[in-house]
Amino acid sequence: MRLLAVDVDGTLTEERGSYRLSMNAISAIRELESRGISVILATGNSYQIASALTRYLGASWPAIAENGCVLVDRGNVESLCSGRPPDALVESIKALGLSEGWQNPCRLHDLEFVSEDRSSLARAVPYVERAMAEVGWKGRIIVSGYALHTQPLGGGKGAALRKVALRMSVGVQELGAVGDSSGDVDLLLAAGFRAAVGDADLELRKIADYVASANAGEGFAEVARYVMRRISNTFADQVRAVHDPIAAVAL
Ligand SMILES: O=C(O)COP(=O)(O)O
Ligand SMILES: [Mg+2]
Repeated sequence: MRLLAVDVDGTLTEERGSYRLSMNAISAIRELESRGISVILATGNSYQIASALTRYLGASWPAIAENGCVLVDRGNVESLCSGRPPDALVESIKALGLSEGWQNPCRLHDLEFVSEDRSSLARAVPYVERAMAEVGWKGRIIVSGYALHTQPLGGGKGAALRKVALRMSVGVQELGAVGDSSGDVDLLLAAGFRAAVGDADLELRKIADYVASANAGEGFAEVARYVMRRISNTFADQVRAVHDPIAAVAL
């Protein structure tokens, strides 16, 4: 594996709903990078947050932000979507009882909406779909464990990851993805190795090759250990094949 795309909230944090990064998740990123596996963030957060986290975590560039509507590579900000949800839709969503996320003023395309009761976010989807139809705007709705997002067509973490992997000449079999919510389904489907943290949404766990037993950031650290074990086993097999081809054939 050469590239691992990692969600942030609920995947690197101490628990779902928390914004504190798990210390073991941070160490795992450093360990993966030291073994030559580039770790890139793929998040619904703004490109400013994704960029700062990439820098201070020692992860690799580019970061995938705004659920795939923006790529940020050091100082270079690239839009993969165009436009923003119209104000009329924003007002309709607020009338449903959701509030605008604090990041919206600095977001380019994908807007976030939050609620005190996070379980109400998924229930709001059909009403937001109806509001989109009423204002005549076509876009996508993404629900993480933290917020409901509306974004123009052309985004998505999975599509962004495919673009990044193509530019880095990374094949699907060299590409992994780790997430926690239904907003990460397309991210995992774009990768050859698909992993979910233990408390991930069911629809993500169902498509994962590996589901951690631990939750959130501890789950990510467990996935990282699994990936590094797999790498070292493969390497040991290759070394054996060179030094002892007969034994290697028996493996
Ligand atoms: O922005 C969100 O809603 C959650 O962020 P995430 O995509 O890193 O989980
Ligand atoms: Mg998440």
